[in-house]
Amino acid sequence: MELFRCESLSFKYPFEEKEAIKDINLTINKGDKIGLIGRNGAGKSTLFLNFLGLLEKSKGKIFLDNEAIEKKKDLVKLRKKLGLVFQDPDDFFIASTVYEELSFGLINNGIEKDEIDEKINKSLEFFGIEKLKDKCLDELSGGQKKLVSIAALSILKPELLIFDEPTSGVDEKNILSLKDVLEKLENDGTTLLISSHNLDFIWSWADRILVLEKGRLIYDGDRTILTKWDFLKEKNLGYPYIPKFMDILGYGVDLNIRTTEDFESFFRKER
Ligand SMILES: Nc1ncnc2c1ncn2[C@@H]1O[C@H](COP(=O)(O)OP(=O)(O)OP(=O)(O)O)[C@@H](O)[C@H]1O
Repeated sequence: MELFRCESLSFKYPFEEKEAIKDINLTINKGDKIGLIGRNGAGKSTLFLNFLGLLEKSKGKIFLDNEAIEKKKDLVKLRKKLGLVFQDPDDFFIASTVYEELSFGLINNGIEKDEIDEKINKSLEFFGIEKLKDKCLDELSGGQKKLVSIAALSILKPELLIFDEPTSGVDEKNILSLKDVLEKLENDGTTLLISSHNLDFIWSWADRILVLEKGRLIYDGDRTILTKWDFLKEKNLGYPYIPKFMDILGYGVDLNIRTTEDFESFFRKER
């Protein structure tokens, strides 16, 4: 079922000659797990900011639940259903403590104090960060800040949660815990759209792939694009290593082998 759609969406930064995103047509359906890839400067963050109306589009239309977003009140509705996890959580935070940050959106939505406490406790538990409840945001590590920003958005139960580069600067162990968090959100019914330069992460997690190049959407389809070696090379996108190595080793590619663990059990069986 359709959740969000944009038609011919374009945006140009003031004083720039070229559009940073150009003629984007995209439909996001409930339950999608979309990975967005593209080189530095391809327009990924600009696209997300346009989706939320945080940058004002130069051209095109945005629809939520098949209704055009035109007036200010539509935008309020849109931002209730869409959440954006910024690449740098410090760009997102408005409060000084974890508790305040999580309560901010709830207070704005007119939720009562008792219910706010209950929701915050549940959310902190959901993400396994109960101990951070009364901490100052300044005291947190980068990974903890990321979790708090995800918690602060997901507590408002957005239907579509967009992550701008959640894997940047995140070590392997934290990528695994990010995957756990994503799985929880998915099980909670959240539709997810994630941009990343980490093709191994995208290969292992996404079901649908978008490729953005110089502001244009040049691919919208399944994960097979991540095994088109000539395309990936020409576009300088790198490779996901599991399918690449399987192909080099002569096993061909298998879309079901997503992780090192999958590959290991496949390899043991083959031997
Ligand atoms: N505030 C701004 N003013 C002018 N141009 C900008 C601004 N922000 C971004 N751009 C330009 O818009 C284009 C798209 O940038 P954007 O940050 O959306 O790309 P991105 O795909 O998210 O890149 P990255 O992977 O490096 O985060 C780039 O050419 C960039 O230089």
